[in-house]
Amino acid sequence: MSLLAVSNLAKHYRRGGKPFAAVDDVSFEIGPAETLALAGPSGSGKSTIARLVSRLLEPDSGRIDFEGTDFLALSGARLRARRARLQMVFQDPLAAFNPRATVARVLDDPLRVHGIAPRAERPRRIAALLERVGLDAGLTARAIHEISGGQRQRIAIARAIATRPSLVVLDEAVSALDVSVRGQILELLLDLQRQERIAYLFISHDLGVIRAVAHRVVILDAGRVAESGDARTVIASPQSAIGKALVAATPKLGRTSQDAS
Ligand SMILES: Nc1ncnc2c1ncn2[C@@H]1O[C@H](COP(=O)(O)OP(=O)(O)OP(=O)(O)O)[C@@H](O)[C@H]1O
Repeated sequence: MSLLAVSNLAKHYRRGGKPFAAVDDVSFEIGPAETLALAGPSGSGKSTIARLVSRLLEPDSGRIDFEGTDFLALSGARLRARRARLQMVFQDPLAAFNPRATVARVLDDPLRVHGIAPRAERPRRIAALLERVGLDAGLTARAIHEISGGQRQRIAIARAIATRPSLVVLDEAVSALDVSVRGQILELLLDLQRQERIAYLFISHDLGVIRAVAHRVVILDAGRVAESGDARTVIASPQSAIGKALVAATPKLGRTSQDAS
């Protein structure tokens, strides 16, 4: 059974007074511990899908089944409980967190809000989370704005895994990082997936990164699925016009070196 099943999802916005479909009849599934990438040009609907799946936005139509429940039908306490199992990491953690908050505060919040651990136990949990993402426990008193971009993204990942999610939505989560830091964060994500069987909905405009981390890929064009399949197969031999254009626009795909580093 799939972990996440998205069926016939649609979301319309208005542009110049006229409605247009930002997401149009999109369907896909993600299995446990699987990485599904969403690729596509700017404006193709990737972030809108991420926000719909995370229930930060409500779709106009369609269905989302998550862990065997009708996710769109949940509200109140049942939605909060299920949300703990589906977390998000954004491109810019400075925008996602209060930059003046301490690392300890950012990691304490999900443990408290979701009742994961009593107050006395939380400092130990926070130290364990920091260790899990390769950071020193000495960082806890530092403010988010004081640490490096790579450290911030590790904190965002630590925060996401604090509630033991089965699915993490990563929206351009490594795009703003420089190449060596990006490689380390991708390694961390792969390691977490192996150890904790986390599935990822991995949104990226970078086919090199997608080829390095994703099992399957869905290529979007103007809100619709242009093609989908095994990530390496699709990237090696795209069938759709937009898939061919994206591959042609990524010259480093021609190289055989490690794409992620
Ligand atoms: N709140 C909104 N109101 C109106 N239009 C919107 C809104 N949010 C997104 N859009 C439009 O919906 C379309 C899809 O946007 P979305 O951000 O999902 O694309 P994307 O593939 O994530 O793009 P990018 O790679 O540039 O982030 C775009 O045309 C965008 O301008």
